[in-house]
Amino acid sequence: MTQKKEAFYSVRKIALDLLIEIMEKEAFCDKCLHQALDTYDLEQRDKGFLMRLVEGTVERCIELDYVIDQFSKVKVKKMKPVIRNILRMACYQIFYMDQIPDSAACNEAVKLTIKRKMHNLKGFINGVLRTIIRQKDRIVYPKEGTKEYLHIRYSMPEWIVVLFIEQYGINETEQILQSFLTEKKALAVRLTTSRYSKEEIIQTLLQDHVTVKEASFAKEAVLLQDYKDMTKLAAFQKGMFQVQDESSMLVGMISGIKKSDTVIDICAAPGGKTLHAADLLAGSGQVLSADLTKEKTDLIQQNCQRLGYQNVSVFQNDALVYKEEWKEKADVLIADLPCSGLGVIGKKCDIKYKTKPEDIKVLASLQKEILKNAVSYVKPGGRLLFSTCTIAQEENEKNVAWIQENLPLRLVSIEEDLPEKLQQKTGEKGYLQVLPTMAQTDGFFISCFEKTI
Ligand SMILES: C[S@@+](CC[C@H](N)C(=O)[O-])C[C@H]1O[C@@H](n2cnc3c(N)ncnc32)[C@H](O)[C@@H]1O
Repeated sequence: MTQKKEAFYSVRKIALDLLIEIMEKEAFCDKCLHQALDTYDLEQRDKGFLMRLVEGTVERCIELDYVIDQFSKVKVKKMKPVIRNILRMACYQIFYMDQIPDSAACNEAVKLTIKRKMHNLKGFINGVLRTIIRQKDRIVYPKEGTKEYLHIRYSMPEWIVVLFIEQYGINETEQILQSFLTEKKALAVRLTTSRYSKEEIIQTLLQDHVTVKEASFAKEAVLLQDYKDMTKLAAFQKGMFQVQDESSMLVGMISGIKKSDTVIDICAAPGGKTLHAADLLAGSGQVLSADLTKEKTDLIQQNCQRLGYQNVSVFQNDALVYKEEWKEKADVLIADLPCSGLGVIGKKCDIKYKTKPEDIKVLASLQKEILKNAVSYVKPGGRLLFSTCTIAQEENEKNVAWIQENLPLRLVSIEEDLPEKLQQKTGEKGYLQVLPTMAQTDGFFISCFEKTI
């Protein structure tokens, strides 16, 4: 018993360090967690606890701060970073981790305060947390159905709530925010069906005791659950699958890629769509896959090697700079462009704090600049697929309108290639905004154009 507590205690210490990096110094949550899992030799159970505690505290931070401010004389903003993060973490355990007794969450927070040599504040931490525990059923929230309520209850920065309400209305916005907070128990992966049959891959996964479930709409996808380290699975090591959200598989699904085509993927790392295109080409044709930095292109290379694709060439290349060798070379050009990422908040819990309102405009213009250049690489009659993982109209629908006015491209219907679940939307117009509420995927935008000259 003592040993178990000690393990949890040190995990909380690691969690506190990570929270300070993420919430105070703008470090990326997934990167920090990966580094910590590589650095510390934690048991599987402690790994799970660490990830849940850090991701959960980050994800619910606005609500946790709101609650702390109701019961503390010193407001969260005025507290020392260590103290506010100890309180946030403890409150997350009190409100969202049923298996941790409230008293343990409080005691461990006090111990952490002492460990951080802030003995003089242990009474403060203890007092605030004991009051919260006593009053936790009497917290006053803003009025339901208001933007303030959505902001606090779903821990979403107010500017994003306002943007979503403008675009989708208050009810749909609440559903979107809710879906971001729904725990994703299963991982979507795309199966390498050009090299293995679906049955063979599933058998290999089952032999490793992985639970394999039907995906929502992509026939080349399944959902995985109940595995410890994905990279140790035989199916992973044999290159039988690649982690990819189903929404992002739509690019390959509607691409119209045919055997022997040349596909250019101008913003390709870590390679999700490049690998899908290589799979669709089944050893024929070629994929020219590029990204800005060596660190990024190395990721594409590693994935290609593991999946065993020979028909992918990887380039370190700036998509803003014209490359004469690629003039009118692509039958299909994939422009899966840098964006605000507001569709993947459910997976990347810190993106909502890192993205700023002014980024939307900057990214929408960057997308236009990349598209102006990329269009020259498409053969006359070839296809350009423009996609993003955001749900902000300025980056999506408004850029589609801009493309139609300014580039030699015409929208083509994607209706027939879309899975049935997504067909009732705008597919016949040539684009689709996938919301995370539609099929339990990330939010994603996809549009398809044909080059006219
Ligand atoms: C949305 S991600 C691409 C995801 C990728 N298509 C996939 O499916 O795995 C956008 C990528 O654009 C890259 N990028 C940003 N600016 C770029 C530029 N000027 N030239 C090339 N790549 C760029 C980023 O490094 C990032 O990897």
